[in-house]
Amino acid sequence: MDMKTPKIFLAEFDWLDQPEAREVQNTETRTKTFRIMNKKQTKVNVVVRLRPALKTDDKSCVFVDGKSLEIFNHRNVNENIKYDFSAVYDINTHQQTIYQECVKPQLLHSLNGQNVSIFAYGPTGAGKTHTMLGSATDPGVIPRVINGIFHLIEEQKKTDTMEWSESVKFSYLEIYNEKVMDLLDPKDTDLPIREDTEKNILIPGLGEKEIHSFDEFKTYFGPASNNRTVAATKLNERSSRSHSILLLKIKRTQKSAPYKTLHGKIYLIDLAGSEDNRRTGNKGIRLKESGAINKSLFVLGEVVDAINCCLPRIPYRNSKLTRLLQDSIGGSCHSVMITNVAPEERYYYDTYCTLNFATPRIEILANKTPMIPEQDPIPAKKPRLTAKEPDKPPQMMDPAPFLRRYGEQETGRFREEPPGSDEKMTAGQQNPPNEEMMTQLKGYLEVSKQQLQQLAVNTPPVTPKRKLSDLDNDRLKDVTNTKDDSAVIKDRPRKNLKKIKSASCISETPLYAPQPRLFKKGFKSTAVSEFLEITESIEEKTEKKKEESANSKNFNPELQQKMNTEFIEKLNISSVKDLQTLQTVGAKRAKLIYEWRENYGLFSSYEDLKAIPGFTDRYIGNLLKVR
Ligand SMILES: Nc1ncnc2c1ncn2[C@@H]1O[C@H](COP(=O)(O)OP(=O)(O)OP(=O)(O)O)[C@@H](O)[C@H]1O
Repeated sequence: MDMKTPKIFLAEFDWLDQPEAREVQNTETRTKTFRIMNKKQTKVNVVVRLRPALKTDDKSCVFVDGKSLEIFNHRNVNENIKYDFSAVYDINTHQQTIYQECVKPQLLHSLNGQNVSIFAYGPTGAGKTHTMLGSATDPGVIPRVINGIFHLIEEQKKTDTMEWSESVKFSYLEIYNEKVMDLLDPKDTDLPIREDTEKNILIPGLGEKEIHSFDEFKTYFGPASNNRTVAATKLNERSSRSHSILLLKIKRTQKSAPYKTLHGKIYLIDLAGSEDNRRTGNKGIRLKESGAINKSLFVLGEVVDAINCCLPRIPYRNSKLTRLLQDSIGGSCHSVMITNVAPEERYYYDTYCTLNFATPRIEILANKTPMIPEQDPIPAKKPRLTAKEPDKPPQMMDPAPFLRRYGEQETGRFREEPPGSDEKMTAGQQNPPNEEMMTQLKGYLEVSKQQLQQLAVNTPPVTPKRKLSDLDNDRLKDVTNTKDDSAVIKDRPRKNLKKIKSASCISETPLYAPQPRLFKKGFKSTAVSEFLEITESIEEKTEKKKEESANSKNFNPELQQKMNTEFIEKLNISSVKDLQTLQTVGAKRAKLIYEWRENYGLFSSYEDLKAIPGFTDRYIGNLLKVR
């Protein structure tokens, strides 16, 4: 029997006597919080926390740079994948910082009758429990929130003109194998989830305890934690196999007329670890558990994605976890997802999948210091395609988006089918093309690619490609070239944001799916144009490359780069009329360039032009030649 009991530390707490625990919310924070509250629709705030390596000699494959995080691209060793988040917390981040910056600003909402959810997501062993629960000497979110709520209530009393009476109750439950189990009052029953007429989610029969202090909380929480379902996997000795959910209900009633009552809820969730069963060695019951875990996490990803993309339909009902959270995530609720990742090279694959899950804001950059692992971090997997693939050359460019989009399924981002497959499919979930078609295409593309590679030896260096799937941002971004040619992102408010946002709401993909580029109505995706492109004859491509190769003998990279930059700047500032003065650019193309720029931000390099439908390599080559 490999079931284990988590170590309960709350009885040993002494940090409450420290000044940081007594700190109360200052006026500045309160003003900020109230400002946030005024927003009608709130998105899920996704942040990342990188835990320190567990052994000092473990090599890291993750670099933190401000609000971004970089890992190498396993498809091309010369590239890094850069992920943008609203905040990234590196290995030195203290628990207090996570609480102060991510959690504490949300607490006031619950006192004002709004619902809040804070959840830790990540693969097994990446630090979710550390973040949510922590240790006796380094307490995490849960103890800090309980303590913080009582401080906040006291603080409110000092400033409120109206007198209030408060009650704080908590429940503790877990979702294990899609069953809702009470941890405070354990019974062997799967509790039902219901919705009342005011759309509040209820769990009839769920135990709850009223608490008046942190000490009182400890007396109930300690024994309840012992009931949590944990088991050992190969990856983490003490791995949580269930989603553990702590629910705090805060009720405030005015003591005099008009006797207003406010009900606020805070969900604090330590999600079960997302797992790759090929690496965990899970079998039998563990495999079944893992299936349930991954499925509910998949749905959570869909829900977060639907909220952040303002989709009209949010698939809350597709899992117990999201159904339970229905009144506390999305709408006017305030949610923070703390994505935990591990830095070690051996966790590269988990880190890669987790980051892809957590954000659609991805960039591909040329790396200055390659972060190449000693061994292939991607676990061996059974090829889905029947065709015999030729060995990939070590520095092969990324496959065409058309293939990449469906090929992702092999690397695990589509490992689990979403429940409720009868649901309307979103952009990233279309059925893959049939295998025969894929086989032919892939073989064809490989042959073309190899031929092109041989001819492309002398071609000029390619400016790193930028992915433009970050349109769900409140602010869009400018991409400008720096001296070293790496892309730098600057925030820039956009005047036509509303229009763009609605476009992104329609076409953005769920978090768990590969992200196709977004296009305004009427645009064809680049995937389609690149698909059409590869159907050009090999001879045609060969001729073109020969031509380029010959040109490159007289090639001056610096001059070329300068000219390209100037040309791109011209494209970025010109009106439709001015664009038409460029050779080969007619009214239609000028409009396409202008509209694309307005919708997706400035061009950072001529590579970006490829995203415009109809702008093939050949056309862009001509455009640059005749400029
Ligand atoms: N920020 C951190 N600083 C120091 N140690 C950490 C940090 N994050 C995690 N750890 C340590 O890493 C190990 C794994 O962390 P933890 O148990 O929290 O992972 P987990 O994601 O909850 O895993 P599981 O999904 O299996 O429950 C623990 O020994 C924990 O103490």
